[in-house]
Amino acid sequence: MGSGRWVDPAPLEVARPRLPWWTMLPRWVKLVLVPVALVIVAVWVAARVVRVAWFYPVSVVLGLLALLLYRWGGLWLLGSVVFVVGVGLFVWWWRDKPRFDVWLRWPRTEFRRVAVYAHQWRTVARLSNLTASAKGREYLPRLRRTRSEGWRDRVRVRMVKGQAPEQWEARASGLAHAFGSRSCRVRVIRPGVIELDLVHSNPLASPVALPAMGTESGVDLRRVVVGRTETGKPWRLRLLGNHLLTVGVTGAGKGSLLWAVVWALAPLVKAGAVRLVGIDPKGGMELGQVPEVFDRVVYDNGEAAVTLLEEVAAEVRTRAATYRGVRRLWARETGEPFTLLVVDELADLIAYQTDKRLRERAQTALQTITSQGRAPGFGVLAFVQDPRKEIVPFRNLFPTRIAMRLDEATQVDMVLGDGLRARGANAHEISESTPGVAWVKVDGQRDPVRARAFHVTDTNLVELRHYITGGSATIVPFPDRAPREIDGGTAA
Ligand SMILES: Nc1ncnc2c1ncn2[C@@H]1O[C@H](COP(=O)(O)OP(=O)(O)OP(=O)(O)O)[C@@H](O)[C@H]1O
Repeated sequence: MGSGRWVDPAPLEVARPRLPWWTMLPRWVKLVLVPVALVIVAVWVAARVVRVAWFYPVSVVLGLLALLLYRWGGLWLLGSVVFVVGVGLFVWWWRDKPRFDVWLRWPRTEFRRVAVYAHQWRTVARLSNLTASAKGREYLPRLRRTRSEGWRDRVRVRMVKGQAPEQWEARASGLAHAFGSRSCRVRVIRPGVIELDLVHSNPLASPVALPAMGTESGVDLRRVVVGRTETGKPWRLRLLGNHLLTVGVTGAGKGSLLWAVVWALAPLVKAGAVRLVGIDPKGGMELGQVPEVFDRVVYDNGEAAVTLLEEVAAEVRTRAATYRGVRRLWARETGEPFTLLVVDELADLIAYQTDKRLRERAQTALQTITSQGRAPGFGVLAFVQDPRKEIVPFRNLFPTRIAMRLDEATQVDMVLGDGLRARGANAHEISESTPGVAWVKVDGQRDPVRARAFHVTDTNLVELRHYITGGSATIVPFPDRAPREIDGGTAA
């Protein structure tokens, strides 16, 4: 400075202020555009209000009512009404909890939406890598409708364009933890929209009681009720035009499913419209409890069992030949009975059989029945403990596959089909304390269903026996009951 020489100042390192483009417009254009802008803002605000009212109707209505009461009668009136309503709700909950719970789902839905999902959605989506970006813009999956049903929250999501449900399935476990639930399942609703089932508790924790014996006209072979699904609906199985394979470790509750089916069919069995044929390679431990319900039953896996299978296979071929060109599916009007072949331990018959020739004969007969039997009114209800391909090589011939409690995670896809474990069908996680719980996969339906078979007790089996024999059966204690009673106490 002292030298009097001029020194250039350092260039200012500030960004040049950038004004929005519309500020450059001429004044008259701005004046013309003001009403248009106001309309756009009003529409946007109205859309936000409608959105809030749509997602939080109960809160909006209650809030407006509270405001009205406050304006009209002041704080005292509002406080008194809140007190009276609170007492009324308590009495309702106390006197009629089930119905109260049903009504409670609306406020619960809104509370959980705001407190859990809307609140964390953006963060969880980002941390789970479920967002996308293009040209510097971030695309978020959109949170749509939510429903809280007590045991689970259903959260509907519009995926980001280009996303696949499989990406969500791969992150299901992380999403469950992030939203504080026990598990998360992904269901496809329609293209681009999925629903997350965030499960908090097990609605199938208590046994489902067997209903009273039905009537002949009440049984539909396309929708036989054998238990309850986790949504509280009846668990219906299609027997006509179908074959069912049930897999589960010992004690998984396969017996209860078997007897629940027989119980449901009993009125038709008695009327002669349904015929049951049974093979119980375990020496009659299971089917021997009510042998009268079977038209023919064999208690081993040897020559007699294989011959019975071959007889049924021959009947299938004969009946199929008479149907050719005449009818496509069995109906009761044909006068011939619908035949259900019940095999309690399929592996004993077609895999563990020591005699190779018998094994091959059994496999051939069973393949004939499963591949040709559906149209002429033959169904197979088979149970097995081990689902490996070497044990049941033709699992694909069973359109309905049921996984009860399994030993290993890898068995889930073996039983239900590829990718079903990723979709949440964790049959290997079914608790030992909930026998009868199963995951059911029906060919042609994408999502598996979780259900629990009716609990069939020894008393029910005695009743079944009486019903079939018209009360003439002599009820003698089953000779081999002791070990089973140590196992669990009841027959099923
Ligand atoms: N649906 C059910 N609800 C409640 N308890 C059940 C149900 N099914 C079975 N149980 C109980 O679980 C125990 C084992 O059931 P079950 O004998 O049917 O199993 P399983 O799979 O047939 O076994 P195994 O292969 O050894 O015959 C029994 O004590 C039975 O009372």
